[in-house]
Amino acid sequence: MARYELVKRSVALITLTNPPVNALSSAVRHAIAKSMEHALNDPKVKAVVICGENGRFCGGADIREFAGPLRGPPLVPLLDAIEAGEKPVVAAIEGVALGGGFELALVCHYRIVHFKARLGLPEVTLGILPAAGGTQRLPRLIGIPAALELITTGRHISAQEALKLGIVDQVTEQNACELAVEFALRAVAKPLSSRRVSMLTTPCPPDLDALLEAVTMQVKRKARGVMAPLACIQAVRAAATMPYSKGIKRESELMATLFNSGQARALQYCFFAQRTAGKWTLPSGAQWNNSKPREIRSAAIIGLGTMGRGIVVSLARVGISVIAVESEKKLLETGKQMVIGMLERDAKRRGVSASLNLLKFTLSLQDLKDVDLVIEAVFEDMALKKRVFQELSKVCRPATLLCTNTSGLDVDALAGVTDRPHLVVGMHFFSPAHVMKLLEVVCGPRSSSETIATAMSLGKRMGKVSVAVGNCPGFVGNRMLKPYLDQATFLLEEGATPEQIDKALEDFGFAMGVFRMSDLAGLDVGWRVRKESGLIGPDVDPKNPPRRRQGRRYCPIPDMVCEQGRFGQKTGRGWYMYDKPGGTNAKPDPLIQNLLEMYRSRYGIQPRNISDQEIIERCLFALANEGFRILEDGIAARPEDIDVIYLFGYGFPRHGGGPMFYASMVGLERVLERLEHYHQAHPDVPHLEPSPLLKKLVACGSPPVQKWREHIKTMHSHL
Ligand SMILES: C/C=C(\C)C(=O)SCCNC(=O)CCNC(=O)[C@H](O)C(C)(C)COP(=O)(O)OP(=O)(O)OC[C@H]1O[C@@H](n2cnc3c(N)ncnc32)[C@H](O)[C@@H]1OP(=O)(O)O
Repeated sequence: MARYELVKRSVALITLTNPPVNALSSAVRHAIAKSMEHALNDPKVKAVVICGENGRFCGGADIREFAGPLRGPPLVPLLDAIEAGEKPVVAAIEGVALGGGFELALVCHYRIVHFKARLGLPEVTLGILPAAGGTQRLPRLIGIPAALELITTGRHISAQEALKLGIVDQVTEQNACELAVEFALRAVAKPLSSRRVSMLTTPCPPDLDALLEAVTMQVKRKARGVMAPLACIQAVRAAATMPYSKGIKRESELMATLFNSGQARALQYCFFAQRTAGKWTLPSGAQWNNSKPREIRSAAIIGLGTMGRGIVVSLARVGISVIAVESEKKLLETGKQMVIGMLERDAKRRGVSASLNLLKFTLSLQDLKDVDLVIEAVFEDMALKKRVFQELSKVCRPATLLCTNTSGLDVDALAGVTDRPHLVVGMHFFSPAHVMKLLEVVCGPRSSSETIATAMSLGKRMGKVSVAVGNCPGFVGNRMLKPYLDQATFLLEEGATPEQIDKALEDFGFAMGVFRMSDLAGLDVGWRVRKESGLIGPDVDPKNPPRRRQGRRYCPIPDMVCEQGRFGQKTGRGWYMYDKPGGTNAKPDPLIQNLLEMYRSRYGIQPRNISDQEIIERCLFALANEGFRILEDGIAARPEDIDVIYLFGYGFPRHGGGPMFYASMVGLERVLERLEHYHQAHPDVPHLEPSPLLKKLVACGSPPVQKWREHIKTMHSHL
């Protein structure tokens, strides 16, 4: 767990050896303590260097150990002892120094950093604070404003920024460890007192209270209801107002308020869920670590609408040559100008040059004959998509992968019209595709493991969080959205307003309430889908009661809003009104209020007061209930996959963990009881009927999310 060597006859070199990130597990802490004791007691040793194996200094505390009781030496006294020692200690930082790893570096008397290394205190993203002295030492070293920013955001910084901030002593392009040994030899005999960060006086701005207040407001605005950043601010205040010995106690008290909180558990769950999601697996046994992806050097995008443009940008900025295809000259020219503008702005922001030379724009599918992969992003119309896939089958070389960006249509039906169904896969991006991190990789029953591996790996290369899902209408994300949206509109019928429902969801932590989100996405998309699926229009059976379709409750209010030409932000009117078409400042619209009142009186609905609790329960339990059905159907392999989709694609708050984790936090028994209650009140809403898997899990004693898989016995799987 740590290797001890004597180098240059007088330097003790302690190398952390806990792959993959040299996390400070109990065994590593124990090994550091023993090595330091040895080094400090050995008269031959004049200085110490601490580094990490495999070019990674340290990724911080071992997060997996948080769930159990503390074992091994606690970190704070261990780090205090290193700092207090009478021999100079140099940290040789390569790769990462994060969390406890950064705090370890802060107790070393000198820090040498490789130019590619990243440093930071990301504890806040795990719902906790840097409680190994980080909140007390960093402000003493770099001042309150800079420390506050780093600690409350958890942002990673580059070696160059660390040097500029005064965190590190030297940045090098050489081997940091070798340089640190030389540095350590020169440090012998130099006084150490000024190098002990805990003994420094915190440089304190005169307007400390105003600064802390401003940061508090900022944090509350950005992360509504999140506890950890507020606790971080209080800990930093202690660094400004107390001696280290008292500040460290305050840090520990604040940590105690966070450590076992639901938010910390949810955020730590999210950390691992995100990594689990990349490890896709198929019932055939093919999986992430036994399927080789193809290398993709060139790609083509068909359709330069909003989605197509975002996908072109995402591909080009990771160095893939892209041919963009449109059907008309004018659309091609508009798309081209927009893509170029987006790439130029993106490159400027990242301080690199725009990769415009990788782009080609064409009206002819014939130009695609040599590309490695095509992503179709045309209108959401099955007949049109089928025509495109038939054509691609003819023009592309036999090995070209054919992908569709459909948000819910049958991927296998598209595969069926090609000459290579095994090379067809869904790549469902989220809008705007160059910004949103989520990618659903939709595995058709005939998609080969190599095809899936390639789509997953391409997603990763594009910086996406990719999740493999099965093929069914709406896949995972949009299939679950339906019951969630339905509940929101039923609540409108019953007496709520769009702004009340949105506020309840935003107070819960959603980035945007359901109606603001719908306005942003465009209301016409869902309207068209409802028309195509026969829910509205001439195909509706006239014998249907007005608020029922296909034997179940149906709310026509969204259709009525669309009939008025209110398609959301783009038209300046939707569930809200905006200053102008394309405006983003949503204001409640009295016309919507009138529409709701008229609607209720037309159907004799007596509006009632609806509590925020009912809004949250009906929307979120219906969402999770569909998630349980998706697991039963084998459309998602694990609850973690569903949660990652909702965290990255639908603005579910990370501190809630995602809909499935949230259900487990509330308690499956409680979720079941509430769903039964609401289903009894609304028997014509099948989505409120508790799913068999939920019932089964409750009957099995409500196991933790990570164990649900053991209870899912699918007869067949779509994955
Ligand atoms: C009090 C609290 C204190 C003192 C703390 O230190 S809290 C921990 C603070 N540290 C962090 O938050 C860092 C978390 N890790 C990362 O950000 C990244 O893993 C990384 C930047 C260190 C490396 O990124 P990357 O190269 O992309 O690799 P992965 O993220 O995929 O990670 C590889 C595997 O390592 C596991 N891992 C990573 N960090 C930790 C950790 N601190 N404790 C336990 N396990 C960790 C990660 O889950 C991956 O595991 P597998 O999926 O391969 O099983």
